[in-house]
Amino acid sequence: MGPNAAPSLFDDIPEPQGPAATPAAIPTADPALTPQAAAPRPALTPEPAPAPVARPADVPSSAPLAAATGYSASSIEVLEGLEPVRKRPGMYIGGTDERALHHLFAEVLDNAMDEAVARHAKQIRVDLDADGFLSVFDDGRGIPVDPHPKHPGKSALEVVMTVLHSGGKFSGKAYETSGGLHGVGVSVVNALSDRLDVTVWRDGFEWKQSFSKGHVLGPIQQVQPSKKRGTLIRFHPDEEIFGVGAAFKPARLFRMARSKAYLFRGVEIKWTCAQERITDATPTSATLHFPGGLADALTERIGELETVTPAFAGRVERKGEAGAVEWAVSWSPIGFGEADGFVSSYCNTVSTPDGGTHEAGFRAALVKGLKAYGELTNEKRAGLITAEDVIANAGAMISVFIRNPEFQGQTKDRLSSPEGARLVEQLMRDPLDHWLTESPKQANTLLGFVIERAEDRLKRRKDKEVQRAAATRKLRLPGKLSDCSRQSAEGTELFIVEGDSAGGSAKQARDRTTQAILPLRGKILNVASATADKLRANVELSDLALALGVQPGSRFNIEDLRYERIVIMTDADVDGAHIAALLITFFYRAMPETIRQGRLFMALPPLYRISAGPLSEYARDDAHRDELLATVFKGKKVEIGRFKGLGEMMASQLKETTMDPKKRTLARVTVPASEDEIEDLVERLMGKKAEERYRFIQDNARFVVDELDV
Ligand SMILES: Nc1ncnc2c1ncn2[C@@H]1O[C@H](COP(=O)(O)OP(=O)(O)OP(=O)(O)O)[C@@H](O)[C@H]1O
Ligand SMILES: [Mg+2]
Ligand SMILES: [Mg+2]
Repeated sequence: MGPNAAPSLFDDIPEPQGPAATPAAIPTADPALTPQAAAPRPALTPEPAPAPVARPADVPSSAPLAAATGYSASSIEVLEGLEPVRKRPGMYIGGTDERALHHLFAEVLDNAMDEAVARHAKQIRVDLDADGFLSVFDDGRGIPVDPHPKHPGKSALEVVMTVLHSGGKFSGKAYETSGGLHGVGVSVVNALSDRLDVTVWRDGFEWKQSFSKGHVLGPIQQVQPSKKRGTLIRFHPDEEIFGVGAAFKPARLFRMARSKAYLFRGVEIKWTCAQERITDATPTSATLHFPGGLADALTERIGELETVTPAFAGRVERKGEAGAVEWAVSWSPIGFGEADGFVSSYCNTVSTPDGGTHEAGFRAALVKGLKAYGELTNEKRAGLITAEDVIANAGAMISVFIRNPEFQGQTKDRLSSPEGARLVEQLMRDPLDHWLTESPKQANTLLGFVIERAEDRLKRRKDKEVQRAAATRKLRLPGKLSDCSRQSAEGTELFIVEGDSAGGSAKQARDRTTQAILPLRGKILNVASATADKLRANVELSDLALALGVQPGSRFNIEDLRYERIVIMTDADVDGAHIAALLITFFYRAMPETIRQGRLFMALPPLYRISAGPLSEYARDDAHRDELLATVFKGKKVEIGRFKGLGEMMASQLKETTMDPKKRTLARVTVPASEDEIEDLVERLMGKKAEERYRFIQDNARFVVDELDV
C-alpha cells in the first residue's frame, strides 16, 4: 500500500441501499466448516506389507491365480439398461447432492426448451406439487409414440425413456441447435425417479406410460382422442439415490425456469408451486416471458447499481447457417453484490457455469475491440489491457446457439466446441466497433475505466514485489497495533479489542510471538448503512485494514492477510455484541473472503467467575452459570463475581479464559454454504427491500456459530 493509500480505501465497496440495519452476515451453523484442528485427521495407516501373490513362474495356468484372488472373467460385469445410471449417478448428474437433484429438472426443462427453440412449442409449464412431484409440460410435437423400428414391441417413447443414447438430436434433422445431444438426459431422470409418468398428446390421441426406477410399469396406453399437442413429464426423485427427505427447492427451480425464459424470447414459461413447499419469497405462480431477452435479464440483475456506461447488448444470427449470439454487458465501479463482476454463459439455453469457448470468444472480442478503439483514438495505454481487466468489473451474460455443441460431461458445465469462440468473436466484433464509435463519450469513459483496471493490476503486482523484497522491514502499520513478533502469517492471530483498557489487559495476556492486539478507540460506524465515503473517512476501519495488510473491496486479496486468524474480542454485554455485529458486517461487506475462508472468529470471554474456597470456575453466560451452580458448586457457599468488561479482568484471567489457544473456545463466523443461500443472504442484506432485511436480521440475531477450540 502506498503512502496515500488511505483515501483510496473502501472506494469500491458496494453502497448499501435502504435504511440502516445493524448486525449482518449472521451466518448459520455449518458443520462443514469445523476446523481440522478440532477434528484431528486420522493418522495415516502404515504402508501395508505387500500381499503374497503367486508368481506366474509358480503357476502354469491362471486358474489357481483366479482362485487365489477371486478375480476372473466372471468378475467383469456388464450393466444392462439403466442400471449403470443407478449404480454410478455421479457420471450422469455429477453426484447425488442438491445440485445433482436439481439437474434432473434441468434435463427435463432442456428438452422442453429444445422444442421451443426449434419453434414447435410456445408454452412451457412447470409445476411443483405439494407431494413433491415436479411436472414439466411443453406444447411441442410430443415425444413420438409409434413402434420403434429397431425395438420391436416398444414405442419410441419407451425407447427414449429406457435406453441410454437414444434420441432425436444426433442428426440435426429434427432439431437444429439443441441443448440435448447425448440422448441420455431424460432416460437418466427416469432411472433416478421412483415414479415417472409421461403423457403425450399427438396423432389425435392422449398417450400415457409410467415408470419406476427406470423400469416400465406397463405398455403405452392410448387414453382418449385429443386435439392437443405436447409432452408432460411428471416425476418424483428416488430417495434411495438422493437420500431420505431430498426435495426440490422452489427458489432454485424458479431461478432456473426464469433464466430459461430470458434466453429465448419465443417462449412463455408458466410457473406454479404448491404453497406448502415454499419457505421464502418465491411466488406460487408466475408467467415468465421476456421479449427483451438478456438485455432485460442484465437490467434486472443490475438494479439501481451505478454503471460506467449504459449496457452493451445485442443479438446476431449467422447468415446462411444455424448459429446465433446474444449478449449483454455492463461495468460497475463498485462491483455487483458481493462480487466484483460475473459472467453467466449459456449454450443452446443450457447454463455453462464453468464457462468455456463462448466466454473465451466474448473476452477476446471485448479486448480486441477496446484495443482497436484505443489505437483509433491514439490512446496508447490501451495496449496494457488484458482480458482480466475487461472482465474484472463486468457483469455479463452471453448466450450462443450452435449446431452440435460439445460439452464437458452430461451436466454440460463447460462448453468445449472450438466453434464457440470463433462464432462469438466474429459475430460480436462489428456491433462492438459500432457501439464504441457511435458514442465516443461513452467509449472513452469505458476505455478509461478499463485502463485504470490495467494500471491497478500492474501497480498491485509491483507493490507485491516491493512488499516481498521488504518482508523483514517494518511495514507501515497503525501506531496502536501491538504486533506479534513472528514474521509469517502462519499460526498468528490479530485480536481486535474494544477500548484501551481492554487493549492493555490483552497486551499483557497475549503470547507475543503469535498474538497481535489492535484496540479500537473511537466509535465505529454503522457499516451496514454507511456510504463508501463515510467508510473511507473512518479512521478505526482504515487502521484495521492497514493492520491486516489488505485493501478492502475489489482489491482485496486474501493472500495479503498478515494473520492466519482474525479474532473479534469484545465485552460479553450488549454493547460488546453490537460492536461485534458491526465488525462482522464490515468484514462481510468489505472483505467477505475472510469469512468464506473461515478466518474470522469471535472470542468468548466469560461473564462470571464463581468460586467456593479453592474451587473456581468461569461461566460464559447466565445459563452456563446456573448449570455450574447446579453441578460443580451444588450445595456449596459460593461467591459470584461479574466482569463488567475485559478491561476489568486480570491479565492472567483473560489469558486463561479467552486467549490461550490451549484453553479457550473461539467461535468461527461462517456464511451459509450453498451458493443459493449466499445469494439469498446477499439479496436480503444488501438488497433494496428494507422490510426483508429487517425481518432477516430479526430471524438471525445471533452470531456465535460454530463453537470450537482453536
Ligand atoms: N419434450 C419433448 N418433446 C419432444 N421430444 C422430446 C421431448 N423430450 C425428449 N424428447 C425426445 O427424446 C429424446 C431423448 O431425450 P434425452 O433428454 O434423453 O436426450 P437428448 O435430449 O437427445 O440429449 P441429452 O442427453 O443431451 O439431453 C430427445 O432427443 C427427443 O427426441
Ligand atoms: Mg435432453
Ligand atoms: Mg434417452
